[in-house]
Amino acid sequence: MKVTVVGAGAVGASCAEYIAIKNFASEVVVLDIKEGYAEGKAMDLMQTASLNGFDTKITGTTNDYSKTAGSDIAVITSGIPRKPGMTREELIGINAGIVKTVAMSLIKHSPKVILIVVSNPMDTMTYLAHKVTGLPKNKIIGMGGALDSARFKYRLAEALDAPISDIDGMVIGGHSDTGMVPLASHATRNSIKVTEFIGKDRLEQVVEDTKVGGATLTKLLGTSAWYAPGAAVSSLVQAIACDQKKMFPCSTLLNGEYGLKDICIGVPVILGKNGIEKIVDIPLSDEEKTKMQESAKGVANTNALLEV
Ligand SMILES: NC(=O)c1ccc[n+]([C@@H]2O[C@H](COP(=O)([O-])OP(=O)(O)OC[C@H]3O[C@@H](n4cnc5c(N)ncnc54)[C@H](O)[C@@H]3O)[C@@H](O)[C@H]2O)c1
Ligand SMILES: O=C(O)C[C@H](O)C(=O)O
Repeated sequence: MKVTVVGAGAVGASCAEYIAIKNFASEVVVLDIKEGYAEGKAMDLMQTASLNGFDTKITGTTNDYSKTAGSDIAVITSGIPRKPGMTREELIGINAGIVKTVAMSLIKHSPKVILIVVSNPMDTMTYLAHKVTGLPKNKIIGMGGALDSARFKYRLAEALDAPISDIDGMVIGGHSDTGMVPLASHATRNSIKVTEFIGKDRLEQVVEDTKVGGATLTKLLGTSAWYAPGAAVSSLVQAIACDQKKMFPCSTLLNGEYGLKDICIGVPVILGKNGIEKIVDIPLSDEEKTKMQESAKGVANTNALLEV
């Protein structure tokens, strides 16, 4: 199993690190445009192998896509992150050009690759990857919902004063400060609805904190987060590499599902060796349906800014 990670910055390096530590891939190639940067990150990570007990071979390259040839999975993290006060959507001007070039270069050398898009604004970058590569829809996956759901569970555990392993919950919709749809009515602690343990106002606070999870960290860090994003990507890569058939909310091209068409947005999917093997239709309340429609309008407005 060969995995390429484009972008050796904060998120790309974290992806490579978690993929290696989980020890399921034979090879990870990290590529960056900045001279020597990916080579340096790869060498530093390889020097953790004997300490962390993994056999994955990590190599770095400065923009040489021939080194990525034959990749089974490629993760696109190249592009600029936001600064405090910015929205993800404001990154489109620079990141669209980068994602377009990167996606085309990747498929030139790995025509059978499964792409995982991370660069922001992620739902629109996922849509762009479809437009420029023409890959089948099961092979282009946007990562956002897995991260947002992890943040939702963190906030729920905090509110319930419970261990995170007791908590289950999912966030669908667009990966944006206003577009996320945390499914509060479905969230549980050991199969009991969380609404049995916390009141409406506290749950509403959890939902709001979840939606601005990325912005909160960006304010604290001065740039956007990387540990949880890298861990979320590694879980998606593992589900595909190990054919786990696990369900994650991912951004995927919809064709009528959830009443939406010609848009990439977060919905629950089954991930296995073929990438997205199924879009799972879950029952939504009327309120959740309305929020999903509003979220989709936001993503469509950002998509309209693309020049493709
Ligand atoms: N979808 C998500 O959940 C999620 C989570 C976190 C970050 N992000 C996004 O991921 C992106 C990367 O964030 P980061 O914190 O790693 O940024 P970063 O600045 O640390 O790293 C980005 C890297 O991309 C490289 N790069 C730029 N253009 C390139 C090109 N054409 N080819 C190859 N490499 C190129 C840069 O040299 C840099 O090393 C941002 O757009 C950020 O908003 C998304
Ligand atoms: O918040 C950001 O800009 C980065 C990423 O999308 C995140 O949610 O951490």
